[in-house]
Amino acid sequence: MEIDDFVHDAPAVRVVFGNGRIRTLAAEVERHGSRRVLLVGGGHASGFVDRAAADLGDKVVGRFAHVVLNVPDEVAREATRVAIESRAQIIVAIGGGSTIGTAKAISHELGLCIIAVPTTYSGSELTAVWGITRHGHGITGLDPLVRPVSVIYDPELTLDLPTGMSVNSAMSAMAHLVEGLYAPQVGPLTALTAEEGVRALVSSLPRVAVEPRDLSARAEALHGASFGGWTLATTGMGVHHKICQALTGTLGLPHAETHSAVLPHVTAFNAEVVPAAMERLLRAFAAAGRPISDPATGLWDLAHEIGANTSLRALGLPQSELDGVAAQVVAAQPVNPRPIDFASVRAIIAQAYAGARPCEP
Ligand SMILES: NC(=O)c1ccc[n+]([C@@H]2O[C@H](COP(=O)([O-])OP(=O)(O)OC[C@H]3O[C@@H](n4cnc5c(N)ncnc54)[C@H](O)[C@@H]3O)[C@@H](O)[C@H]2O)c1
Ligand SMILES: O=C(O)CCC(=O)CC(=O)O
Repeated sequence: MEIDDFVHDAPAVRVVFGNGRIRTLAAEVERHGSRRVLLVGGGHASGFVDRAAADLGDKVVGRFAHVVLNVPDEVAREATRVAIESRAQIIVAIGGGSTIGTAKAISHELGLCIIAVPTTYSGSELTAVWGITRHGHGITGLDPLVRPVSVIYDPELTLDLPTGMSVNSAMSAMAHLVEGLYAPQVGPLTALTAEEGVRALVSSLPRVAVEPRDLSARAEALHGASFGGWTLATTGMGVHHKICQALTGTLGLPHAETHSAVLPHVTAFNAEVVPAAMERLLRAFAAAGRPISDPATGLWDLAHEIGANTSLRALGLPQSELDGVAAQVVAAQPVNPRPIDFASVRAIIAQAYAGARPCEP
């Protein structure tokens, strides 16, 4: 077997996984020797944050609950002010990608470590990417300091994630796995973990869709999503992520639902130039007991079956925006295995807009 040259750049993150593991949070804080904790999380996570506060006792010096999607600049500044005034030494973030993003914004300003307890499948908890929104524009950057030092994955915390949010969020994790499989940075270890992540999601999502409180299905979905985060953190993003960022950042479309609609069509576009990645997708689907003959249609069929979004039109995208989004994506020059131009990107977005099943090659 030929082994290609590769560089594997794997950052050190401690991962604690298991039902009820949120109860080890105090020990996790202790490991990092911190005495002053800022808790970040609100909304659906308020109950989890209350319990964490009780477990951490007088170590908690502040709470920030005003979490807003895409972390507006003013929210980031408000959260940073709370961290400064409370003289926090470490942040514990409990919630989805928006909550973890808020913690990252503070960390980027003040250099505080984060312990993350994710309650969705976004994958942000394993990356060094931070992002805020200023004057309606997304600003992102890489900062190794914002990558959480510990991540606690507790499947019990996902039991009440509504079915629609669950399946769409999981399709965004699927997008990290698919784009990672053909990213220039992919090496043998990441390819293996990405394939396993796809298998776990394909195996678990139909069960989560039917019975959202099936704890075993939830654990397998969170396991797959964690590998999605790991893949995103160790590889890179191609034209799929760039299209989604343009649609969500500039036009305000919802994050997870947008990923779900776009992914099958980008996969169809890239398939012919990345046969090894497509082979891994076929193998992952088969290993999950769902053999397919074409990854793009396989992904669309999965999204359709589990009730994830398959159309940008359904999200309210005006057809008149397609040209502008395509131009924005091409101008951003994403690293993608198949060369892109305005016509090809516009065609992908138009297919995702219509939401039809991709044609089998
Ligand atoms: N920096 C990165 O590496 C990275 C990676 C992926 C996503 N993101 C960012 O994360 C954001 C999206 O994250 P998301 O998809 O997790 O959405 P989110 O954090 O905005 O959560 C979506 C909704 O689900 C609710 N929710 C979350 N967990 C729940 C639970 N267990 N039970 C009930 N309700 C729950 C939240 O209150 C919210 O209303 C985007 O801004 C995206 O850009 C960043
Ligand atoms: O680079 C970014 O914009 C942040 C990474 C991210 O949000 C991944 C995603 O789009 O799911």
